[in-house]
Amino acid sequence: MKIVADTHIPFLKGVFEPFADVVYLSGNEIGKRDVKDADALIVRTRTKCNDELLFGTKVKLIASATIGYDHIDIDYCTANGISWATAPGCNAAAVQQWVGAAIVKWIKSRERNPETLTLGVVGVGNVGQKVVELGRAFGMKVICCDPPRDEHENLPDFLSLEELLGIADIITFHVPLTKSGKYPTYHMLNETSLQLCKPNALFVNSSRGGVIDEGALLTFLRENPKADAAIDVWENEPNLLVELAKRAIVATPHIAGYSLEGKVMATKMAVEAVSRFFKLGLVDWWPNPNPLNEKFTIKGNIGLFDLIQKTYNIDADDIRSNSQLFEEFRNTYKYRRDFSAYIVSSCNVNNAILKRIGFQVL
Ligand SMILES: NC(=O)c1ccc[n+]([C@@H]2O[C@H](COP(=O)([O-])OP(=O)(O)OC[C@H]3O[C@@H](n4cnc5c(N)ncnc54)[C@H](O)[C@@H]3O)[C@@H](O)[C@H]2O)c1
Ligand SMILES: O=C(O)[C@H](O)[C@H](O)COP(=O)(O)O
Repeated sequence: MKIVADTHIPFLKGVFEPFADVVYLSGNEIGKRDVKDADALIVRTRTKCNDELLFGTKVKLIASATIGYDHIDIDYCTANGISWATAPGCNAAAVQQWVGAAIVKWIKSRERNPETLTLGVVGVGNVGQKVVELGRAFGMKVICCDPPRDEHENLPDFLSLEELLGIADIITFHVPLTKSGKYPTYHMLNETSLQLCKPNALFVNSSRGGVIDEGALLTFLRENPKADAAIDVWENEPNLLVELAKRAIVATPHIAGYSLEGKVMATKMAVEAVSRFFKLGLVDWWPNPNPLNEKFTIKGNIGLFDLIQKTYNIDADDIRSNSQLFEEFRNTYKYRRDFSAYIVSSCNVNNAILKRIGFQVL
Protein backbone atom coordinates (compact mmCIF):
# COMPACT_ATOMS: atom_id res chain seq x y z
CA MET A 1 0.00 0.00 0.00
CA LYS A 2 1.19 3.55 -0.73
CA ILE A 3 0.07 6.77 0.90
CA VAL A 4 1.02 10.27 -0.26
CA ALA A 5 0.66 12.81 2.53
CA ASP A 6 1.13 16.55 2.96
CA THR A 7 4.29 17.04 4.98
CA HIS A 8 2.73 19.97 6.87
CA ILE A 9 0.09 17.84 8.58
CA PRO A 10 1.38 17.67 12.16
CA PHE A 11 1.65 14.43 14.19
CA LEU A 12 1.21 12.25 11.09
CA LYS A 13 4.76 11.04 10.58
CA GLY A 14 5.22 7.45 11.76
CA VAL A 15 1.52 6.63 12.06
CA PHE A 16 1.07 4.71 8.79
CA GLU A 17 4.65 3.49 8.27
CA PRO A 18 3.83 0.05 9.81
CA PHE A 19 1.16 -0.44 7.12
CA ALA A 20 2.32 1.42 4.02
CA ASP A 21 5.01 3.20 2.07
CA VAL A 22 4.38 6.81 2.99
CA VAL A 23 5.66 9.69 0.89
CA TYR A 24 5.55 13.19 2.38
CA LEU A 25 5.48 16.23 0.11
CA SER A 26 4.46 19.86 0.35
CA GLY A 27 0.75 20.07 -0.43
CA ASN A 28 1.20 22.30 -3.49
CA GLU A 29 3.95 20.02 -4.83
CA ILE A 30 1.93 16.81 -4.84
CA GLY A 31 1.67 15.93 -8.53
CA LYS A 32 0.43 13.17 -10.78
CA ARG A 33 3.77 11.35 -10.81
CA ASP A 34 3.67 11.10 -7.01
CA VAL A 35 0.08 9.84 -6.76
CA LYS A 36 -0.02 7.53 -9.80
CA ASP A 37 0.51 4.37 -7.75
CA ALA A 38 -0.90 5.70 -4.45
CA ASP A 39 -3.87 4.09 -2.72
CA ALA A 40 -4.62 7.04 -0.48
CA LEU A 41 -3.88 10.76 -0.25
CA ILE A 42 -3.83 12.67 3.03
CA VAL A 43 -4.05 16.33 2.11
CA ARG A 44 -4.83 19.87 3.26
CA THR A 45 -6.32 22.76 1.31
CA ARG A 46 -3.09 23.12 -0.70
CA THR A 47 -3.59 20.05 -2.92
CA LYS A 48 -6.12 20.48 -5.72
CA CYS A 49 -7.68 17.03 -6.00
CA ASN A 50 -9.18 17.12 -9.50
CA ASP A 51 -9.00 15.14 -12.75
CA GLU A 52 -5.63 16.68 -13.54
CA LEU A 53 -4.17 15.04 -10.44
CA LEU A 54 -6.30 11.92 -10.18
CA PHE A 55 -7.01 10.70 -13.73
CA GLY A 56 -5.24 7.41 -14.45
CA THR A 57 -4.13 6.89 -10.81
CA LYS A 58 -5.18 4.09 -8.47
CA VAL A 59 -6.18 6.46 -5.64
CA LYS A 60 -9.16 5.05 -3.74
CA LEU A 61 -9.38 7.47 -0.81
CA ILE A 62 -8.66 11.15 -0.22
CA ALA A 63 -8.62 12.18 3.45
CA SER A 64 -8.38 15.93 3.98
CA ALA A 65 -7.27 17.19 7.40
CA THR A 66 -9.47 20.26 6.97
CA ILE A 67 -13.06 21.41 7.40
CA GLY A 68 -13.42 22.94 3.95
CA TYR A 69 -13.29 20.76 0.85
CA ASP A 70 -13.49 23.12 -2.09
CA HIS A 71 -10.03 21.78 -3.10
CA ILE A 72 -11.60 18.37 -3.81
CA ASP A 73 -13.58 17.84 -7.02
CA ILE A 74 -16.41 15.87 -5.43
CA ASP A 75 -18.19 15.23 -8.75
CA TYR A 76 -15.02 13.78 -10.27
CA CYS A 77 -14.43 11.59 -7.20
CA THR A 78 -18.03 10.31 -7.18
CA ALA A 79 -17.98 9.58 -10.91
CA ASN A 80 -14.67 7.73 -10.58
CA GLY A 81 -15.32 5.74 -7.41
CA ILE A 82 -12.87 7.69 -5.25
CA SER A 83 -13.98 8.03 -1.64
CA TRP A 84 -13.20 11.17 0.31
CA ALA A 85 -13.33 12.27 3.93
CA THR A 86 -12.87 15.59 5.72
CA ALA A 87 -12.58 16.69 9.34
CA PRO A 88 -15.90 18.40 10.14
CA GLY A 89 -15.71 20.89 13.00
CA CYS A 90 -12.04 20.08 13.77
CA ASN A 91 -10.89 23.69 14.09
CA ALA A 92 -14.25 25.46 14.63
CA ALA A 93 -13.17 26.64 18.11
CA ALA A 94 -10.00 28.18 16.68
CA VAL A 95 -12.02 30.16 14.13
CA GLN A 96 -14.37 31.29 16.91
CA GLN A 97 -11.31 32.56 18.81
CA TRP A 98 -9.98 34.37 15.70
CA VAL A 99 -13.39 36.01 15.09
CA GLY A 100 -13.57 36.98 18.78
CA ALA A 101 -10.12 38.56 18.71
CA ALA A 102 -10.91 40.43 15.47
CA ILE A 103 -14.17 41.82 16.84
CA VAL A 104 -12.56 42.85 20.15
CA LYS A 105 -9.83 44.70 18.25
CA TRP A 106 -12.44 46.51 16.15
CA ILE A 107 -14.69 47.41 19.11
CA LYS A 108 -11.76 48.86 21.02
CA SER A 109 -10.35 50.82 18.08
CA ARG A 110 -13.73 52.19 16.91
CA GLU A 111 -14.96 52.64 20.51
CA ARG A 112 -18.23 50.82 19.83
CA ASN A 113 -20.56 49.58 22.59
CA PRO A 114 -21.18 45.85 22.04
CA GLU A 115 -24.60 46.02 23.66
CA THR A 116 -25.84 48.33 20.91
CA LEU A 117 -24.47 46.14 18.10
CA THR A 118 -26.08 43.47 15.94
CA LEU A 119 -23.91 40.55 14.82
CA GLY A 120 -24.97 38.95 11.54
CA VAL A 121 -23.79 35.35 11.12
CA VAL A 122 -23.92 34.02 7.55
CA GLY A 123 -23.67 30.22 7.59
CA VAL A 124 -24.64 28.66 10.91
CA GLY A 125 -22.84 25.31 10.89
CA ASN A 126 -20.04 24.16 13.19
CA VAL A 127 -18.19 27.49 13.14
CA GLY A 128 -21.22 29.77 12.79
CA GLN A 129 -22.92 28.28 15.85
CA LYS A 130 -19.84 28.97 17.95
CA VAL A 131 -19.76 32.54 16.65
CA VAL A 132 -23.44 32.95 17.57
CA GLU A 133 -22.54 31.99 21.17
CA LEU A 134 -19.65 34.46 21.09
CA GLY A 135 -21.93 37.30 19.98
CA ARG A 136 -24.36 36.50 22.78
CA ALA A 137 -21.48 36.42 25.27
CA PHE A 138 -20.51 39.91 24.07
CA GLY A 139 -24.07 41.08 24.82
CA MET A 140 -24.87 41.66 21.14
CA LYS A 141 -28.08 40.98 19.32
CA VAL A 142 -27.36 38.06 16.99
CA ILE A 143 -29.11 37.44 13.66
CA CYS A 144 -28.54 34.48 11.36
CA CYS A 145 -28.77 33.55 7.69
CA ASP A 146 -28.49 29.95 6.48
CA PRO A 147 -30.98 29.15 3.69
CA PRO A 148 -29.92 25.46 3.34
CA ARG A 149 -30.58 24.87 7.03
CA ASP A 150 -33.72 26.98 6.98
CA GLU A 151 -35.10 24.91 4.11
CA HIS A 152 -34.66 21.65 6.00
CA GLU A 153 -35.22 22.75 9.58
CA ASN A 154 -37.74 25.56 9.11
CA LEU A 155 -36.04 28.14 11.34
CA PRO A 156 -38.45 31.09 11.55
CA ASP A 157 -35.88 33.46 13.07
CA PHE A 158 -33.41 33.03 10.24
CA LEU A 159 -33.21 35.92 7.77
CA SER A 160 -32.40 36.20 4.11
CA LEU A 161 -28.90 37.50 3.26
CA GLU A 162 -30.43 40.77 2.05
CA GLU A 163 -32.34 41.28 5.32
CA LEU A 164 -29.27 40.47 7.41
CA LEU A 165 -26.96 42.79 5.46
CA GLY A 166 -29.31 45.73 6.00
CA ILE A 167 -29.49 45.26 9.80
CA ALA A 168 -26.10 43.95 10.95
CA ASP A 169 -23.25 46.09 12.31
CA ILE A 170 -20.87 43.15 12.03
CA ILE A 171 -21.26 40.64 9.18
CA THR A 172 -19.28 37.43 9.54
CA PHE A 173 -19.14 34.64 6.92
CA HIS A 174 -18.98 30.93 7.82
CA VAL A 175 -20.11 29.26 4.61
CA PRO A 176 -18.38 26.75 2.32
CA LEU A 177 -17.18 28.11 -1.03
CA THR A 178 -19.66 26.85 -3.64
CA LYS A 179 -20.20 27.94 -7.23
CA SER A 180 -23.20 25.79 -8.06
CA GLY A 181 -26.28 24.32 -6.40
CA LYS A 182 -29.28 26.11 -5.03
CA TYR A 183 -27.38 28.42 -2.66
CA PRO A 184 -23.97 29.22 -4.17
CA THR A 185 -21.74 31.34 -1.97
CA TYR A 186 -19.21 32.57 -4.55
CA HIS A 187 -19.09 36.39 -4.33
CA MET A 188 -22.22 36.46 -2.16
CA LEU A 189 -20.91 39.78 -0.85
CA ASN A 190 -20.54 41.81 -4.03
CA GLU A 191 -21.08 45.27 -5.47
CA THR A 192 -24.87 44.84 -5.38
CA SER A 193 -25.28 43.25 -1.96
CA LEU A 194 -22.78 45.70 -0.41
CA GLN A 195 -25.16 48.54 -1.24
CA LEU A 196 -27.52 47.11 1.42
CA CYS A 197 -24.92 47.35 4.18
CA LYS A 198 -24.40 50.00 6.84
CA PRO A 199 -21.64 52.52 6.00
CA ASN A 200 -19.91 51.77 9.33
CA ALA A 201 -20.19 47.98 9.25
CA LEU A 202 -17.39 45.52 10.02
CA PHE A 203 -17.01 42.71 7.44
CA VAL A 204 -15.36 39.56 8.75
CA ASN A 205 -14.26 36.76 6.45
CA SER A 206 -12.67 33.58 7.79
CA SER A 207 -14.50 31.19 5.44
CA ARG A 208 -12.98 31.23 1.93
CA GLY A 209 -11.62 34.08 -0.16
CA GLY A 210 -14.04 33.67 -3.04
CA VAL A 211 -17.07 34.23 -0.80
CA ILE A 212 -16.40 37.97 -0.93
CA ASP A 213 -15.73 39.97 -4.09
CA GLU A 214 -12.54 41.56 -2.79
CA GLY A 215 -12.48 44.35 -5.36
CA ALA A 216 -16.06 45.36 -4.52
CA LEU A 217 -15.31 45.30 -0.80
CA LEU A 218 -12.22 47.47 -1.30
CA THR A 219 -14.30 50.02 -3.24
CA PHE A 220 -16.93 50.01 -0.47
CA LEU A 221 -14.26 50.55 2.19
CA ARG A 222 -12.77 53.42 0.19
CA GLU A 223 -16.17 55.07 -0.20
CA ASN A 224 -17.12 54.51 3.47
CA PRO A 225 -14.27 55.55 5.77
CA LYS A 226 -16.10 54.24 8.85
CA ALA A 227 -16.49 50.72 7.44
CA ASP A 228 -13.88 48.07 8.28
CA ALA A 229 -12.83 44.56 7.33
CA ALA A 230 -11.12 41.66 9.10
CA ILE A 231 -9.89 39.13 6.57
CA ASP A 232 -8.15 35.76 7.01
CA VAL A 233 -8.90 34.14 3.64
CA TRP A 234 -8.09 35.51 0.18
CA GLU A 235 -9.34 34.72 -3.27
CA ASN A 236 -5.89 34.10 -4.80
CA GLU A 237 -3.89 32.65 -1.92
CA PRO A 238 -0.98 32.76 -1.34
CA ASN A 239 -1.32 36.12 -3.08
CA LEU A 240 -3.52 38.64 -1.42
CA LEU A 241 -5.06 41.88 -2.59
CA VAL A 242 -2.47 44.15 -1.01
CA GLU A 243 -4.68 47.27 -1.05
CA LEU A 244 -7.46 45.40 0.76
CA ALA A 245 -5.01 43.99 3.30
CA LYS A 246 -3.65 47.51 3.96
CA ARG A 247 -7.14 48.98 4.41
CA ALA A 248 -8.32 46.10 6.65
CA ILE A 249 -8.17 46.31 10.43
CA VAL A 250 -7.11 42.64 10.54
CA ALA A 251 -5.32 40.81 7.70
CA THR A 252 -3.99 37.33 8.45
CA PRO A 253 -2.70 34.51 6.20
CA HIS A 254 -5.45 31.85 6.51
CA ILE A 255 -4.56 30.86 10.05
CA ALA A 256 -7.94 31.34 11.75
CA GLY A 257 -8.19 27.58 12.21
CA TYR A 258 -4.58 27.10 13.35
CA SER A 259 -4.96 26.11 16.98
CA LEU A 260 -3.16 23.09 18.38
CA GLU A 261 -6.58 21.63 19.21
CA GLY A 262 -7.73 22.14 15.63
CA LYS A 263 -4.63 20.55 14.14
CA VAL A 264 -4.67 17.54 16.48
CA MET A 265 -8.36 16.94 15.75
CA ALA A 266 -7.81 17.33 11.99
CA THR A 267 -4.99 14.75 11.98
CA LYS A 268 -6.99 12.44 14.26
CA MET A 269 -9.98 12.52 11.93
CA ALA A 270 -7.83 11.95 8.83
CA VAL A 271 -5.95 9.07 10.48
CA GLU A 272 -9.18 7.41 11.56
CA ALA A 273 -10.75 7.89 8.11
CA VAL A 274 -7.82 6.12 6.43
CA SER A 275 -7.80 3.42 9.09
CA ARG A 276 -11.54 2.77 8.71
CA PHE A 277 -11.30 2.58 4.93
CA PHE A 278 -8.34 0.18 4.85
CA LYS A 279 -9.31 -1.60 8.11
CA LEU A 280 -6.03 -0.83 9.88
CA GLY A 281 -7.44 -0.87 13.42
CA LEU A 282 -6.38 2.66 14.47
CA VAL A 283 -9.46 3.34 16.55
CA ASP A 284 -9.64 6.46 18.79
CA TRP A 285 -6.14 7.48 17.72
CA TRP A 286 -4.33 10.37 19.46
CA PRO A 287 -0.78 11.63 19.11
CA ASN A 288 1.45 10.16 21.79
CA PRO A 289 2.24 12.07 23.94
CA ASN A 290 -0.93 14.08 23.46
CA PRO A 291 0.07 17.79 23.45
CA LEU A 292 -3.47 18.79 24.38
CA ASN A 293 -2.96 17.49 27.91
CA GLU A 294 -1.15 20.73 28.76
CA LYS A 295 -3.61 23.30 30.14
CA PHE A 296 -3.19 26.89 31.30
CA THR A 297 -4.75 28.86 34.14
CA ILE A 298 -6.01 32.43 33.90
CA LYS A 299 -6.96 34.01 37.18
CA GLY A 300 -7.97 37.52 38.08
CA ASN A 301 -10.17 40.47 37.62
CA ILE A 302 -10.47 40.70 33.88
CA GLY A 303 -13.40 41.06 31.53
CA LEU A 304 -14.22 38.98 28.46
CA PHE A 305 -12.41 41.19 25.94
CA ASP A 306 -9.11 41.09 27.85
CA LEU A 307 -9.55 37.38 28.48
CA ILE A 308 -9.86 36.70 24.75
CA GLN A 309 -6.85 38.87 24.01
CA LYS A 310 -4.84 37.02 26.68
CA THR A 311 -5.46 33.74 24.82
CA TYR A 312 -4.72 35.21 21.40
CA ASN A 313 -2.85 38.30 20.22
CA ILE A 314 -4.26 38.60 16.69
CA ASP A 315 -1.79 41.39 15.83
CA ALA A 316 1.03 38.84 15.97
CA ASP A 317 -0.53 37.15 12.92
CA ASP A 318 -0.82 40.34 10.87
CA ILE A 319 0.61 39.75 7.37
CA ARG A 320 0.30 43.29 5.99
CA SER A 321 3.96 44.25 6.22
CA ASN A 322 5.29 41.00 4.70
CA SER A 323 2.52 39.53 2.58
CA GLN A 324 5.05 37.69 0.37
CA LEU A 325 5.68 35.38 3.35
CA PHE A 326 2.05 34.19 3.35
CA GLU A 327 2.74 30.47 2.87
CA GLU A 328 5.94 30.41 4.90
CA PHE A 329 4.09 32.05 7.80
CA ARG A 330 1.50 29.28 7.71
CA ASN A 331 4.00 26.46 7.32
CA THR A 332 6.03 27.61 10.32
CA TYR A 333 3.09 28.74 12.49
CA LYS A 334 3.38 28.10 16.21
CA TYR A 335 -0.10 26.70 16.80
CA ARG A 336 -1.91 28.72 19.42
CA ARG A 337 -4.21 27.19 22.05
CA ASP A 338 -7.92 27.85 21.79
CA PHE A 339 -10.32 28.67 24.64
CA SER A 340 -10.65 25.03 25.70
CA ALA A 341 -7.00 24.99 26.86
CA TYR A 342 -7.65 27.68 29.47
CA ILE A 343 -8.98 27.11 32.98
CA VAL A 344 -10.41 30.41 34.14
CA SER A 345 -11.05 31.45 37.72
CA SER A 346 -12.23 34.59 39.50
CA CYS A 347 -12.63 36.69 36.38
CA ASN A 348 -15.38 39.23 35.79
CA VAL A 349 -17.43 37.08 33.47
CA ASN A 350 -20.30 34.79 34.34
CA ASN A 351 -19.09 31.16 34.45
CA ALA A 352 -22.00 29.89 32.37
CA ILE A 353 -21.10 32.37 29.61
CA LEU A 354 -17.45 31.32 29.71
CA LYS A 355 -18.39 27.65 29.45
CA ARG A 356 -20.73 28.30 26.54
CA ILE A 357 -17.87 29.73 24.49
CA GLY A 358 -15.55 26.87 25.37
CA PHE A 359 -13.45 27.95 28.36
CA GLN A 360 -12.96 25.63 31.30
CA VAL A 361 -14.00 27.17 34.58
CA LEU A 362 -12.66 26.49 38.05
N1 LIG B 1 -10.02 30.30 7.89
C1 LIG B 1 -9.90 29.08 8.34
O1 LIG B 1 -8.86 28.69 8.83
C2 LIG B 1 -11.08 28.15 8.28
C3 LIG B 1 -11.17 27.13 9.23
C4 LIG B 1 -12.27 26.29 9.19
C5 LIG B 1 -13.24 26.45 8.23
N2 LIG B 1 -13.11 27.43 7.30
C6 LIG B 1 -14.16 27.63 6.28
O2 LIG B 1 -15.37 27.87 6.95
C7 LIG B 1 -16.42 27.16 6.30
C8 LIG B 1 -17.51 26.85 7.31
O3 LIG B 1 -17.05 25.92 8.26
P1 LIG B 1 -18.08 25.08 9.14
O4 LIG B 1 -17.29 24.11 9.90
O5 LIG B 1 -18.99 25.98 9.89
O6 LIG B 1 -18.89 24.33 8.01
P2 LIG B 1 -20.32 23.66 8.15
O7 LIG B 1 -20.49 22.80 6.96
O8 LIG B 1 -20.48 23.07 9.50
O9 LIG B 1 -21.33 24.91 8.06
C9 LIG B 1 -21.50 25.66 6.89
C10 LIG B 1 -22.89 26.24 6.93
O10 LIG B 1 -23.03 27.13 5.82
C11 LIG B 1 -24.37 26.99 5.36
N3 LIG B 1 -24.51 27.51 4.01
C12 LIG B 1 -24.22 26.89 2.82
N4 LIG B 1 -24.53 27.72 1.80
C13 LIG B 1 -25.02 28.86 2.33
C14 LIG B 1 -25.49 30.08 1.79
N5 LIG B 1 -25.54 30.31 0.47
N6 LIG B 1 -25.88 31.06 2.65
C15 LIG B 1 -25.84 30.87 3.98
N7 LIG B 1 -25.44 29.71 4.56
C16 LIG B 1 -25.01 28.74 3.74
C17 LIG B 1 -24.64 25.49 5.48
O11 LIG B 1 -26.03 25.20 5.46
C18 LIG B 1 -24.00 25.18 6.82
O12 LIG B 1 -24.89 25.30 7.89
C19 LIG B 1 -15.71 25.92 5.72
O13 LIG B 1 -16.40 25.43 4.59
C20 LIG B 1 -14.34 26.41 5.38
O14 LIG B 1 -14.31 26.82 4.04
C21 LIG B 1 -12.06 28.28 7.30
O1 LIG C 1 -10.97 24.30 6.07
C1 LIG C 1 -10.21 24.34 7.03
O2 LIG C 1 -10.19 23.49 7.94
C2 LIG C 1 -9.29 25.51 7.17
O3 LIG C 1 -9.37 26.39 6.12
C3 LIG C 1 -7.91 25.07 7.49
O4 LIG C 1 -7.47 25.76 8.62
C4 LIG C 1 -6.95 25.24 6.35
O5 LIG C 1 -5.79 24.68 6.77
P1 LIG C 1 -4.65 24.03 5.90
O6 LIG C 1 -5.18 23.58 4.61
O7 LIG C 1 -3.63 25.07 5.79
O8 LIG C 1 -4.24 22.90 6.77
